[in-house]
Amino acid sequence: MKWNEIRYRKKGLPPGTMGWPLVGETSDFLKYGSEFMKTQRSKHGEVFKTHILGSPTIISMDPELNRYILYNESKGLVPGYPKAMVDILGTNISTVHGATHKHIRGSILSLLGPVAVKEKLFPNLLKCVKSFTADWDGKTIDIQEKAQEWSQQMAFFLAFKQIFESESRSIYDSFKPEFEKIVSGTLALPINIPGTSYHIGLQARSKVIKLSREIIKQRRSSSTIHRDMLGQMMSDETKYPLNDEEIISQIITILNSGYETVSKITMMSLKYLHGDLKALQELREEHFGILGRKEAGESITWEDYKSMSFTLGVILESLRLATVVNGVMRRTTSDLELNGYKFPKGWRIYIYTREVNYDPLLHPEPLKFNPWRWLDKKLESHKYNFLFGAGGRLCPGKELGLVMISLFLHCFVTQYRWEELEGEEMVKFPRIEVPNGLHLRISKY
Ligand code: HEM
Repeated sequence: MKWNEIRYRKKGLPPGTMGWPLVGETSDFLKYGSEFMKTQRSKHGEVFKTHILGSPTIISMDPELNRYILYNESKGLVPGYPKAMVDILGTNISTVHGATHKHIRGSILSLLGPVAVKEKLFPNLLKCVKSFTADWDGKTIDIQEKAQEWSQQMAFFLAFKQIFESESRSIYDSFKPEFEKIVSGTLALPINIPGTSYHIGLQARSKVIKLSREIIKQRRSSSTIHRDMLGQMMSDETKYPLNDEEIISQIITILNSGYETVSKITMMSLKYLHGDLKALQELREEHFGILGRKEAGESITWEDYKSMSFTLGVILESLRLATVVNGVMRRTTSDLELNGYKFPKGWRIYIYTREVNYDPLLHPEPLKFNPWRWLDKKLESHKYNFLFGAGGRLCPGKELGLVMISLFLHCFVTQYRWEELEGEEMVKFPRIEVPNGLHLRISKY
């Protein structure tokens, strides 16, 4: 440990400890999560150094500094996700910057950004959610598993129905088991020994690559022009030529990004609503109010979705209170000086936003589930609201994610009442998880 401290000793660095050689403080970070962060903050302040997930890292809980970093990528503060994440996801939107990033982001936005959701995806998303939630009356479901399955199907639908068109169903079946392995692997220590999450994640990546390569090969041998994302990426006329590995990594990124966040917010919304009858009542009123204005059999529209202000409050509050996203990561491309500290070249910065979620000045009674707080629009646009990131990397899937969860809640609360079965313990860090599942007994409303 001493050797590790000496190795990283440099004048002007933030305070903090570096832990053991190679592994640093990763096990404490993963095991004690937010408690580890709080302890380190109480010892060293809001900006401190550590060694986690394979890299020397500076953790910042200072909202103003975090904002500065998020808005100043061009000043040598590029995304810097851990080695395991980069190895498993490969070269993707989060590993490129500058003009290349702009280009890939433009492509993703055109596929699943707000305009695409409004103009192309909305009716199909509604159809998918309706059929997914159709026959749950009288059943006991594990909502964690169901929400994952549903968001996988949606992610698949978005990534592959457009990307792979007619090949969709069989590809979905082959990809399905790989989703979870990829997500778990990205958060592990990059130690490639059989049995570790990292190793399993790398294997899942190889499988996805193999499957995707076959499809790319099929497309190359046919003269059909596919007007979808894969077609766009494979076209000779593309402004940004990608090799096959990069194309496949783009696909993996889309699947990975939507899957974890959307499924966990959905699960946590139902959990919080179960414990707050007043909020549930108000949510139901909002949705039955919309249905009441419809003719029999008439579907809800984009405008109806946009009018669901309380639903949006429920989603944002669940995202905040459960802290589905703990923070985002950056890497320095040169030696920098920020807040009076040295940030050495090549170090990672963990912009830890979890604590802002519980800041009583921003969110009075921060541990209370209070969706009404979001009815004041100033909170959503607050300069320290980083729920969807900020700056040039603000989540391009924000609207899509919000639509997916809103439509799920619409179908669920207007059809069913539910009872949560007791006793399942929840792990909250580094990702929310109920190891034995969160079981709900469902009946018709
Ligand atoms: C609704 C729940 C969601 C939350 C809370 C969320 C959160 C975030 C956050 C915090 C970032 C910033 C990362 C950074 O600064 O490095 C981000 C970026 C991103 N998100 Fe989301 N996201 C959600 C849904 C989605 C969905 C549904 C998709 C697409 C299927 C998506 C795709 C992406 C992509 C591709 C980026 C990288 C953007 C870039 O680097 O320019 N997200 N998201």
